[in-house]
Amino acid sequence: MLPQPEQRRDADTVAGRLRSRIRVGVAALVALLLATAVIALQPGELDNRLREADALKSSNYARFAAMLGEMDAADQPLSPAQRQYLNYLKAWERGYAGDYEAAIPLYKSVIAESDDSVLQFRATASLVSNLTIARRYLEAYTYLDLLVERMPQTTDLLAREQGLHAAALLNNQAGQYELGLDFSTRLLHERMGLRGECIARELRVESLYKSKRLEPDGEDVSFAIEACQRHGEAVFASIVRSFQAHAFIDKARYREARDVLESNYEEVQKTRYLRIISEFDVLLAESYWQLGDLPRARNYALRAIDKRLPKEVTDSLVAAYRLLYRISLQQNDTKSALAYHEKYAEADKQNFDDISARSLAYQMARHQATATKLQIEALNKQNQVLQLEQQLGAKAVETSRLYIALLIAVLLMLVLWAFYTKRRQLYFRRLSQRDGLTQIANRPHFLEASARALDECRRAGGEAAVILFDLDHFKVINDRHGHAAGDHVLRKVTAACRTYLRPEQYFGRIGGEEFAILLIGYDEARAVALAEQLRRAVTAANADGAFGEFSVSASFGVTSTRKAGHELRQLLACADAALYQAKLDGRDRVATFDGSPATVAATPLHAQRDRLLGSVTPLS
Ligand SMILES: Nc1nc2c(ncn2[C@@H]2O[C@H](COP(=O)(O)OP(=O)(O)OP(=O)(O)O)[C@@H](O)[C@H]2O)c(=O)[nH]1
Repeated sequence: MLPQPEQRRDADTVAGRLRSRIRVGVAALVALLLATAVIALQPGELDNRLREADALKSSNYARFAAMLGEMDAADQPLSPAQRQYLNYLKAWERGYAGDYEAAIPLYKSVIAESDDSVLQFRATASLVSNLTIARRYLEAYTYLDLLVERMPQTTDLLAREQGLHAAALLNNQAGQYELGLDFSTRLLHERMGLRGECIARELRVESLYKSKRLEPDGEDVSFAIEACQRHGEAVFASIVRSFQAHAFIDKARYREARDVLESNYEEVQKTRYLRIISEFDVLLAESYWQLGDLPRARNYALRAIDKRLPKEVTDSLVAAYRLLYRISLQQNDTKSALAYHEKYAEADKQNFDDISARSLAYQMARHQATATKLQIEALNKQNQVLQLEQQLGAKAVETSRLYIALLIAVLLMLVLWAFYTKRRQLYFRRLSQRDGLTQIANRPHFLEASARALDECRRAGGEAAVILFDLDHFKVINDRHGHAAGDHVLRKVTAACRTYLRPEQYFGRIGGEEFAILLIGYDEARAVALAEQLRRAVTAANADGAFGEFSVSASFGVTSTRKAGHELRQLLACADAALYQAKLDGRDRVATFDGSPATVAATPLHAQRDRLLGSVTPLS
């Protein structure tokens, strides 16, 4: 409950007008003085003054209002934080003055624009109270939810005090007394020994009274009054006393109720808080009615109606009209009784509507909060599903990447394996085609490759020649100088001959110490010239005597396709016939095939040749 200033009515009299003029003059003078004082106000000082005004706003309203006037009148630039703080205090002042329609938007602007979470929280708490008094209950309970939600994060003690106060107050008003008691107990624990203790105890007394558990002369009441007096909170002390008086009346202890009210009547007047003043009046009226003092009862009931806030229907107003109706009835004033009854019925209906509206708003706010919570939960679930989907997507991408990496690795291995296999194949093929000792083509490869080349040559209508040569008396070299020396001679001779041959010319070892050369595109004369060169190269193979004191020579047989045709076997046979002739003629020479098939036919086979020629010629 926010305190309200007393509404004064100036009588339309000369005296009234005179008082007005004096008041205007004094106000102008004060404003001038304040403006002068404020112009000199420093920014740090302004912060201090804002805090000072804030601290005494409920204990010394007049001073607070004056300070606010000073700060507002000052034409001083304010920081955004100072502007919001001042707006908050202005809203509070408007609410205190009962101008809720001005206070509410100011509070909302502070909540929306301030960067200070504590100030936002305090503005929310005050807004909740103002909305309640303005009967905008649904909004009030909606902001209350916001307040309760932010409570755990709010550590500022003053702000928490306001928040817990608003929460306890609104729950009491919605008939949620257990919740009201809970919030007021929390406030009491947090603010024991401070101003908040008074507010907490007052709210506790209210919850207990409304749930019909208040003992009017119990500790709850006495402790609450003591705490509020200790902190100079006359308004709250008076509210506690009003509940105490209610409880006394409920227990038919009318004298005690009257005594409490009368002995504190002056103090409550000083608060200028119309709600509680009116409450005291109606409770006194009730007490005197019950004690049989009708004039006093009537007097207080009328005062209660007179002091009420304009347009506001309260329990006190309803009770005052009801009492006046009953007094009039007892005094047999039927006309007044009827008039008061009408007012009583109207006020009672309005009050009942107001209570129902509060209760309905509370339920609607609960409903809205539950719906919002469910919506948030649904959104959270949706969010979780989306996150899971994203994670699954990421996993799928990761898995695909792994598969791709694995595939690439397998492909690379296959390529490497194919490459390696191919290389091994080529290596083994080359190995199978080469003569191990001399590294030139072996007999099968020479025969196969030469046959193919000759075939192509024949198809192309080209000419070719064959040179066949055999080392002379090689057996003697082996016998006298050893097989290793023979091997060396074979390698040396081969290497020497290769220097005269081009890579595309076919050179093969077709027997132990017998070699053949196919020369595509050569006629016999060119082949003979080459054979001569080779013969000299063979002779020079051991000229330096590297393998011992012996000479090396070879006999050469040459023929060409013109004489022997393109068939390899025939060419070799003809070249062999020429070679045999060279051996017969004394070795170390080049002989050509004479072109006669009879010569070929007369040439003995190798084995016979060995027997025929082996012993004939000695080694030089
Ligand atoms: N060191 C060595 N000797 C071989 C190799 N292949 C064959 N021979 C030898 O070559 C010799 C060939 O001898 P023969 O056929 O009688 O011919 P030759 O002694 O050269 O006499 P002519 O051909 O008549 O001049 C044999 O003693 C074989 O053992 C080989 O790879 N290395």
